[in-house]
Amino acid sequence: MNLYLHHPPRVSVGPSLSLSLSPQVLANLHSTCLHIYTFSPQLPNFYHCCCEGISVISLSLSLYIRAMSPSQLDSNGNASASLQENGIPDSLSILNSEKAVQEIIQQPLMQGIEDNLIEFSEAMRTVAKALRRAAEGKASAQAEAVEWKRKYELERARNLTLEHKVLSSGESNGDVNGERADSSADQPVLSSQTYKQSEVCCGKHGLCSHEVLRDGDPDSDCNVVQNRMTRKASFKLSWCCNGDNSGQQKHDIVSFERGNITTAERSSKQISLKWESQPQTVLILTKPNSTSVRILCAEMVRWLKEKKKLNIFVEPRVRIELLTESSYYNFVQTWQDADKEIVLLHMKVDLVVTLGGDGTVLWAASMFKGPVPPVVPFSLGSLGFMTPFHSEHYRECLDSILRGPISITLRHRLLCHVIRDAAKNEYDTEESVIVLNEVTIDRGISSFLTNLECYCDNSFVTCVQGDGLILSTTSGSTAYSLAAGGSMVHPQVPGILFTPICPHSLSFRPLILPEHVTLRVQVPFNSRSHAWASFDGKDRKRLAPGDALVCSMAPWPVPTACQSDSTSDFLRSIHDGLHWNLRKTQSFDGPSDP
Ligand SMILES: NC(=O)c1ccc[n+]([C@@H]2O[C@H](COP(=O)([O-])OP(=O)(O)OC[C@H]3O[C@@H](n4cnc5c(N)ncnc54)[C@H](O)[C@@H]3O)[C@@H](O)[C@H]2O)c1
Ligand SMILES: Nc1ncnc2c1ncn2[C@@H]1O[C@H](COP(=O)(O)OP(=O)(O)OP(=O)(O)O)[C@@H](O)[C@H]1O
Repeated sequence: MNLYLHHPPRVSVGPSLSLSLSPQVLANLHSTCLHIYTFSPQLPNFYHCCCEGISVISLSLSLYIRAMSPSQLDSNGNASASLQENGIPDSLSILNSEKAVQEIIQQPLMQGIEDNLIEFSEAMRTVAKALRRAAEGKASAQAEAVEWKRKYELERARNLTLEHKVLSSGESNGDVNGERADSSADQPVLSSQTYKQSEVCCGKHGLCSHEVLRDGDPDSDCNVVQNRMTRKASFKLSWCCNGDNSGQQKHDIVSFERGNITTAERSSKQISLKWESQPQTVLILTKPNSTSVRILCAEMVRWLKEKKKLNIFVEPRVRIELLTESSYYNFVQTWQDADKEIVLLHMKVDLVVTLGGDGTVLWAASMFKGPVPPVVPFSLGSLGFMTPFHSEHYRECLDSILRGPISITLRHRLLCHVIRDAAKNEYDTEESVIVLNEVTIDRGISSFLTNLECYCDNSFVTCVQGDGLILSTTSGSTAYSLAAGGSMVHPQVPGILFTPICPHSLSFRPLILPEHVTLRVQVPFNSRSHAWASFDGKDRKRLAPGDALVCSMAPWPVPTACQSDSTSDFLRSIHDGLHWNLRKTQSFDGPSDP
């Protein structure tokens, strides 16, 4: 690809120079987004051109420089520079450009050069530096990539050897871990063949997890046993459709056979989790300031350690509580640097147990900003829409869950971004927040009516005038959204509830939108007051006029274990928790149809 310098100028660069870029080249260069804003305001066109990115700058420079020495122009007064196929100059051309820049900078200035050219040569120096840094950056990135690849291949080879050792010792010795050995007796010991199968994995109607975490120095022989202990349990999720008696194999996608549209991709799937290797590590999260929870937690930790030989993680506060009770609990693990270590927790933990009410499940979910391990919620609160397990029977429950398979409810979450009006672009936002119940935008302490403009995938939905708006998941449909007049929705239904809070309009009924949409709630510039966003009832953020909240379905649901199955659990929770549609039955005697 060639670039040409033209006389007379098309895009002026300095007093006597021009350059034009073919639209194709410009289109290619547009994808390079390194912005440099250091150019002279006296060269507005060049400035503008340079904003397209470093590639344009480097090309422009080489062309500019060539133009300074007319001997380098061809007979038509054109100069050219080479680009790679994608329109981006390769390292060589970057270095050439840099060399050329250096040469031109070192040349004595010709008499009569205008001031802006001096300034331009200063800019050249800046660009030369930037070019050098770009070339160095590229070289070091390439070296790093090679190093990572080498490490990856080494680690993979090591893991395969290790697996082989473990499998062959497992085959010859069997598993010797007290009760865990008993429970694994139900499951066949993994042969190298099944191992290979599981590595290829993913059955027709399921998802597999093979995340492996290895701590310590993998070279050391004594770590073979340790590595075996810290292997993250792998499991498989599969689904079936309750009520489908035909047992007929359905198509995964919409089928148009004989003009009839059928689909098995219904949302009301019952998910089943089957462990493919034994869970090793449990995180126990507890409601604070509750004596009954503290007593149960201590008892459960002891049982899980002694009978199930599991590694236990708790929050730092809980570890202190346990150690105050007895130094026996020294084996319980926790984290010191919450910010760094909690992010990695999902890689260490096979199962999360919550002891509390719905708020503790929300707390557990909020700790995992990405993937969430399966959660077993024990009810120690007043309502418990998401806590189907009774704490009195925790041994039987955990026994059966550790054995599997488990029915689970995949509870979808919402990913929320606050976008400030002051932000330079859409991606320049604050850290996102992920919610299990809902995000609420309300008037806070302001006594003015909230005024919120709502868009769904860029289509205008409505303007909320009232106390506020709730964007809720289906799991959250039984919480604040319900209190504001929203419908109760089965948690497996993938959708986003759009529920106004005290709307000042008689016709504002709640909506349920499909799960794939992106919603944007904007505080208009002419709004009389600020609005406030809160996430699962916590972490309030002020939204000034011009600020917006953007929200869409997160890719990481919260898998909560079911007592029986997700539908029975849901119905039981609304019967027990809300006494839904409870009414005395009418007596038989009385008027009847003629
Ligand atoms: N008017 C209201 O109903 C109202 C007002 C504010 C907040 N809330 C809810 O409280 C939640 C925060 O809960 P918390 O426990 O941290 O605070 P909290 O301790 O104040 O409890 C609020 C109540 O909401 C219940 N709850 C929470 N999630 C639920 C769900 N998914 N389904 C049914 N009930 C649920 C809890 O069991 C509890 O009784 C918020 O996400 C919001 O949904 C409700
Ligand atoms: N591990 C935790 N650390 C800090 N706060 C927590 C933790 N677990 C729960 N909470 C908070 O404690 C509050 C009460 O928790 P929870 O809802 O579980 O108990 P509850 O109010 O007694 O039960 P219910 O909601 O059924 O009435 C919630 O606001 C929740 O966010």
